[in-house]
Amino acid sequence: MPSADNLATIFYGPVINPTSLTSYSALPRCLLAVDALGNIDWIVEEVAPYELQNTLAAKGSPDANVVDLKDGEFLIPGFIDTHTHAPQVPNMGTGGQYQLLDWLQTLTFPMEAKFEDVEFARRTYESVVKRTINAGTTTCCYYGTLHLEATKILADIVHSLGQRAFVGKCNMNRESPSYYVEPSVDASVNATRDLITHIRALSQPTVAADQEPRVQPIVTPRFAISCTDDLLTELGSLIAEDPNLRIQTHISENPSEIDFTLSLFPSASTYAGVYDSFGLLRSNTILAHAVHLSEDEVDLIKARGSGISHCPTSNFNLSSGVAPIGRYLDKGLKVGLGTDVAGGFNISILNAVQNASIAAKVCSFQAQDSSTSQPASQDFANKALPIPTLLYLATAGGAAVCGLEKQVGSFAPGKSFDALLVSVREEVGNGGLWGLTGALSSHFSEAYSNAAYPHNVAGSSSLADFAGMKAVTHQEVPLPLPGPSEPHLPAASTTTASTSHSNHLKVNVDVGRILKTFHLQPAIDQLVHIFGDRQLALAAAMLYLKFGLTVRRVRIPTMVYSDHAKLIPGSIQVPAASLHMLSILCAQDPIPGFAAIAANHGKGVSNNVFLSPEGVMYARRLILKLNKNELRHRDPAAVERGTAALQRYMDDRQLLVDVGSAANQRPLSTAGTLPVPWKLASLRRSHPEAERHSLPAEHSVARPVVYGTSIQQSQGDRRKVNEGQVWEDCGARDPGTVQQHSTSTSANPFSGATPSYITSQTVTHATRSGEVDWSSGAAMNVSYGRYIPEGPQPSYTSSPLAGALVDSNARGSEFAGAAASSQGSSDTASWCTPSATMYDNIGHTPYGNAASADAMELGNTSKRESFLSMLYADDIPEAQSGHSAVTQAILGLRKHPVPLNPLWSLDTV
Ligand SMILES: Nc1nc2[nH]cnc2c(=O)[nH]1
Repeated sequence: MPSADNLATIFYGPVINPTSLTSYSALPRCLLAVDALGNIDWIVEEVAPYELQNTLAAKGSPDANVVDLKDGEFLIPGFIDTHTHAPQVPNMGTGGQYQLLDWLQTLTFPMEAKFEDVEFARRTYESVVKRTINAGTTTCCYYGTLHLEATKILADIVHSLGQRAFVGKCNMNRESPSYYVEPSVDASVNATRDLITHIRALSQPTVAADQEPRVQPIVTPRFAISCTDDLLTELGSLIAEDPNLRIQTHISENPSEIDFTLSLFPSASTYAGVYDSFGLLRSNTILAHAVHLSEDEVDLIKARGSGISHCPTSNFNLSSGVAPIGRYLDKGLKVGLGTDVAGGFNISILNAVQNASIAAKVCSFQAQDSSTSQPASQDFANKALPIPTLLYLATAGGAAVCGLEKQVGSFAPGKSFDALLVSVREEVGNGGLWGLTGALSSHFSEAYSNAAYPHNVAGSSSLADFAGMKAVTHQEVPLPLPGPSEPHLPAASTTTASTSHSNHLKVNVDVGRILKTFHLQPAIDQLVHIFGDRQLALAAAMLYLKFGLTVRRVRIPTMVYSDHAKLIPGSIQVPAASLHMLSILCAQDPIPGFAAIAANHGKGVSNNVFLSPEGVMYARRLILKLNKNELRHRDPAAVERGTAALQRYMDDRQLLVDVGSAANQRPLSTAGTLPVPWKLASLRRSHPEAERHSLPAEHSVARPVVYGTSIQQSQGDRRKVNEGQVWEDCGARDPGTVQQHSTSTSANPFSGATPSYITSQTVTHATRSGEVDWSSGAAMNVSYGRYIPEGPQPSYTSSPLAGALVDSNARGSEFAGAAASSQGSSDTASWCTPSATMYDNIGHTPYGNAASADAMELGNTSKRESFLSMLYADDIPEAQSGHSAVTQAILGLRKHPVPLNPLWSLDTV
């Protein structure tokens, strides 16, 4: 059971888990707990949303950090690359015109020789390991060069970046050019021993008794051709001392290579026999390629328990042949996949998956051509490999080949959580991009409603869907998927916690980085794509530009807590005890919605609070955040800075913030510890005479109102935009509150207010907490508006560009408003968040920001285009005169455009 210092992270959502060569589980609502060491603590395969709380409680994990996977995301075990050459990555994509032996002499040895230069080695290996991690490879078997120092550097880098790996120095003392050959057997063996000592001395995190360190040495006789008998004899003795030491080498890759090998070892009858005669074939030997094995060799390898690394991309590229993997599987050999860069031209195991599929099909064609009849006992030989088998080879099969089957390759309690979080969400651009993962994701499109799943997943049921190569060909963009960004500034880092024993790859989106990386227009486009909402994207950009705050995009919480929540399938009624818990929480709750519940509960106003499933998750997250992450780990200075910035911003603009509760249809103007009542007081002071008012006349407002728009997500995925909402200052009748206008005369352009039962707080919290939008989901349920004081309004300027540059401070008080009201009520508490202030300086109409915000949201093309053209214009003389900090910042960015770089980075947690 996790203790306070041994906190679990719990994932809730779809999980794909390979279970055998022919099957895997697709678990749409899996709850999977990972302990602080990165090991899987427990798994509950199916948990309905309404059972979530109870299950967590039963598991005794109230403090767990629950990661709620978004629709379109799922977990699979990390990929295992059982064979690749780190120093050959710079050659990747070249050499397809050669066969193996010429290729080695012409391209490969010259490149590897360069790694004598340790600085070159460091630079190159850093990039190589990051690229490999970015490709989703959580465990990798690396060949280095013959150089000891360079290979130590490779091991150090792997270690520091947190990848699980075997790292080997090539043993090669003959049949190589004079500039790239080891001088003696002793030199080769001593360097190997030195490397083993070095890697085993790396300070690795404590692991459970039955687990192995994350980075391990591996003895690497390059291939029989490049090792004399003496050298192989010594290596045989070395491994005999240490049964746990892995061995990797090449076998039977190319016909000329096989002939040459047999000529060099005349006493051996087969290639496998050569290795066996030196004691090099054992259960932890990894044999790469194995394209042309005889039946006797297969039997020998089976008897020794060695594993095969199937490298189909390389086998095609160097014209080596097609390995009959189905035959080996039928024989019971252990098989995993290898990229074999740079024989292979792709660093990703997904590419190996594809080519393994094609290779199996080629075998099946060949068998048909030779009309060989199929014995019934053959499950795999001469047949296409099905998806479950391909998944198995990429994960659990690779683990078995590495001797790590107890530790990685699938999800099970006690195993390390080496995992990939895969997204096929619409914003990634192409759900079929991942081929295998696209196929896997199709399982969940059945489990979910169509609405819950992005359209691009539909039909992704086979490897043929491997479209959209564009995004993955850039090797730094392995998971081109937006996800939550961490609360750090300003740029996402690609470093990996070296103390973590596990490799859970995660993708970050960092608004700041996007803005810095791209020219403005593509940056905004990217943000819109990511956030799924133009306004939110722009708000995020503004937040970053003004305050350096990063907004995190996480799942929309649909934080329903009104009676109407019961309309949401799966919502639960929160009992008094839970309310009590929430009220404790709300003592520190920066999210007024919960404060509202708690305070009203305290007043005995309502016991009937319903929470949607997401609301429950959200409450849990909030508890955790407050109890653990926030208070303990957060940089207090950052919080203070952010809070101060927000305060200043709010002071300047007399912002209203959310202080009401739709649940109870009552205003909550004295919300306990919330730092907001003075805002309401300030509104009241400004307009003490306020009562119910008529709607504003053009160019003149008889009485103060808040005018704006709300966007709601109602049940399911329907989205509703309520334009022209008017909230009035309730004045003396209900001091300190703003009230939604009840008029719903559709003919009136300023009415049509539609009630909602959902509220969300978006940038309010992001700004107030200093860094991150923990409140989640501003894409929906956002309301915004502007306070329009009574009296004549600034005259309308026909040039939106000029209007955009008017300093908002010069225009009197300005309020951003947000409203949420309970359904059907004409007398409903409403409240405001500063979302709309993100749009200050961007529009100039009688109704200020609200109008331009409306224009953007509601499709008023000309205004929206004007706004955007302001953002994108190359030359904005007015802006250069310094009216608008935002515009200045934008211009600053424009003056220093940086080249297009990868958007996403992966962190390991
Ligand atoms: N594919 C491949 N086969 C080899 N055999 C010996 N060395 C190599 C190598 O670097 N790549």
